[in-house]
Amino acid sequence: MNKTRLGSRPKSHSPDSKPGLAARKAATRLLSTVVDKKTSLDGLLDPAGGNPAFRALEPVDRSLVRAILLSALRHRCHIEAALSQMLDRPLPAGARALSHLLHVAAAQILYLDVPDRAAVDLAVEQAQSDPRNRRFAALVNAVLRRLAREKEKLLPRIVSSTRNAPAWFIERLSAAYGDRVEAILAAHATEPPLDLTTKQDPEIWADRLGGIVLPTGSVRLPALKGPLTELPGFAEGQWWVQDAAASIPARLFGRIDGQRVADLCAAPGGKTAQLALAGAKVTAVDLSHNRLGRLRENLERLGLEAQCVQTNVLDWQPEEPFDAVLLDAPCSSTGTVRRHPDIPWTKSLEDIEKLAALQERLLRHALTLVRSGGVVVFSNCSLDPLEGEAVVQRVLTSHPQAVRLPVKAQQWSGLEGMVTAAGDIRTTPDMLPDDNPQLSGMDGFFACVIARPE
Ligand SMILES: C[S@@+](CC[C@H](N)C(=O)[O-])C[C@H]1O[C@@H](n2cnc3c(N)ncnc32)[C@H](O)[C@@H]1O
Repeated sequence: MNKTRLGSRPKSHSPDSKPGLAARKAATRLLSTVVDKKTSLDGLLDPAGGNPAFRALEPVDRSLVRAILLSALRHRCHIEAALSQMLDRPLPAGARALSHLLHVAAAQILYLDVPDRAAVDLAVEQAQSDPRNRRFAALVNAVLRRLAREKEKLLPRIVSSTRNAPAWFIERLSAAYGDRVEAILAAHATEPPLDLTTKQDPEIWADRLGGIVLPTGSVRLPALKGPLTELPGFAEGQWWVQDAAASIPARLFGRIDGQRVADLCAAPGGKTAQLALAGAKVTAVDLSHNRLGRLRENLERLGLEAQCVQTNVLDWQPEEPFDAVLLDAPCSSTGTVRRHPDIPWTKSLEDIEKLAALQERLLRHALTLVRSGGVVVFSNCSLDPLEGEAVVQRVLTSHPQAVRLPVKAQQWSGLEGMVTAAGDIRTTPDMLPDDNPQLSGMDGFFACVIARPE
């Protein structure tokens, strides 16, 4: 079983609490907030504006809480199935606090490098300290001890017989990808590698950092255990983190040196950096002040330049049309579930439909910002065709001045399979397989090139 290793904790702890108990309590509360209140995990774990109980923890406990939550959400249906096999009868209806406590403990027992005994003892103590769960403390003890004893045999059986995602999400994937759903779900259960876009010499950086070079030109490393900022080349601004799939849309313009390019919905700026590095004169537009601040910091570290505009793209009326426009639209982010396993639990089909409507408005507006003969690249990191293919289809059939420029598969050696019959880009998390699962996969992305004829 592949378990996530965790750092050791310092001896000091608050006098009224057993070491590690506050972390388990915070993890349980946050799991409940994600699952029951549909709140994004990233926001809760934000070091500045995140959940106060989480921010109050020591760094080592914050890492533990993050690891517990990522595992608890990434493997949620498998954990649920494993727990239900340990119970003689289902938990009482409405026993949400108990269910979350068991999930947090099971995530440690099944997926993390935490001693089983510590996970069980702390869960029992946690149950005893919560009036809602006190009467279940013996049950918690029995269920988790049995889980720890039987996990080696139980887990492979559960993994092969249980689909690991909520029903609505599996339905959407099945409708779009048919037989490939199992491979996509398997990719979602794997911690993703770290992809970097380098300013130059990807082979040299792959050598220095112990990675491989992908067909996109990205450098891929196994998931990091330490801080990213300590890797060679970070401080010198020689590379930035960008999933291989996310690096594709900006490359679809071909040569753009000297051209005026608007990067709409630009922050935190991965694609702005690519465009600026390719020699374009970039105007980066984003609604969010904070995210635009991160974009500026990123560009500064990389020694790259762009003009930044904080506004709603839908209201933006620049004086001159651009030679090219990139619209990397806000989306459900269902292509990034490997990194954000909360998404299937916090998003819904309704969200997808609303976002698709917004994307269509943004794309229609983007087409007004490009000169005749110019090009718009529309992209997003959703796996759902409602947010990609269907948006483009509606715009192309109703817009007299928009024509799809099909991408040529032969220009994408090693990734030909991502070019659709219509000539768009559609990547899925099961693509870019490698013998080493730690070096496999890519985000789900959609991209389409649209020209405005002369
Ligand atoms: C998927 S992220 C963009 C990622 C970015 N292109 C990159 O490569 O780093 C979407 C961005 O759209 C911005 N956004 C959402 N709605 C917007 C709007 N109406 N106008 C401008 N920006 C918007 C969000 O603030 C967010 O930064």
